[in-house]
Amino acid sequence: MDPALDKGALRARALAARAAQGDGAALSANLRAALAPWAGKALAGYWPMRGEADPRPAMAAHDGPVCLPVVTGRAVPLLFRRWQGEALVPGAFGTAHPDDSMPQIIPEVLIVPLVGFDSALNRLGYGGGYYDRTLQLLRAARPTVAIGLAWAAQQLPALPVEPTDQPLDAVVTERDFFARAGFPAGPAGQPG
Ligand SMILES: Nc1nc2c(c(=O)[nH]1)N(C=O)[C@@H](CNc1ccc(C(=O)N[C@@H](CCC(=O)O)C(=O)O)cc1)CN2
Ligand SMILES: Nc1ncnc2c1ncn2[C@@H]1O[C@H](COP(=O)(O)OP(=O)(O)OP(=O)(O)O)[C@@H](O)[C@H]1O
Repeated sequence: MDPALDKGALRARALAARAAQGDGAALSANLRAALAPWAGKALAGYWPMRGEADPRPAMAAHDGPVCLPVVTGRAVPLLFRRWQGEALVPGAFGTAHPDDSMPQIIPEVLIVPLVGFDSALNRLGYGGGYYDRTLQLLRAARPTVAIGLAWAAQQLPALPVEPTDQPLDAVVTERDFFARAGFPAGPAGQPG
């Protein structure tokens, strides 16, 4: 297969780049700016693992309910439970999530963890299809905003797009901001 189109090779390349990390303060500032238009809306964040860009400062600053994803099985959409700083319980694939007593929330804005991304707002994940299935379900019910978060070094050349891939509305890094036409806001001086 053409190496530029081999998702496995692209994943390995993006994961190696992720390990280099970046400027966390700049990343958080850019993410806060991208989230500003959605004050009051339910926000899904994620609990970072293994060098993933950390969305927690922007989650803490969000004016509105915040939730975290829960993996409930293979090939099923994620569900989301409210999180207000409580201790988490271990979940599938090394994730951590709120315990089952926390209420389910249907987020309207999601911070989506990325393995890789391209400037056309396509994303590459671990390959489980979790966010694709989840965004498809959420978007079938109402407009839902997906903001990818990654280090700038995780950017890849044009990714192969499959019919089940759900596009992002924006991608935030410590350096760059990419957004679809009409996306309402973003870091100053970096129009989408
Ligand atoms: N922080 C975080 N939380 C998340 C995700 C994520 O990417 N990051 N997810 C995004 O979907 C969902 C969980 N799905 C995941 C699926 C696979 C792997 C993973 O590490 N896969 C390994 C293969 C399995 C293994 O060997 O452990 C890998 O690809 O290296 C992690 C999370 C929901 N929560
Ligand atoms: N809505 C869907 N319905 C059925 N199958 C799906 C759906 N979305 C994705 N898939 C399947 O899931 C598998 C993994 O998809 P893909 O390689 O795009 O995952 P990914 O986006 O890298 O991972 P993730 O979404 O977990 O971060 C593919 O075989 C894809 O066909």
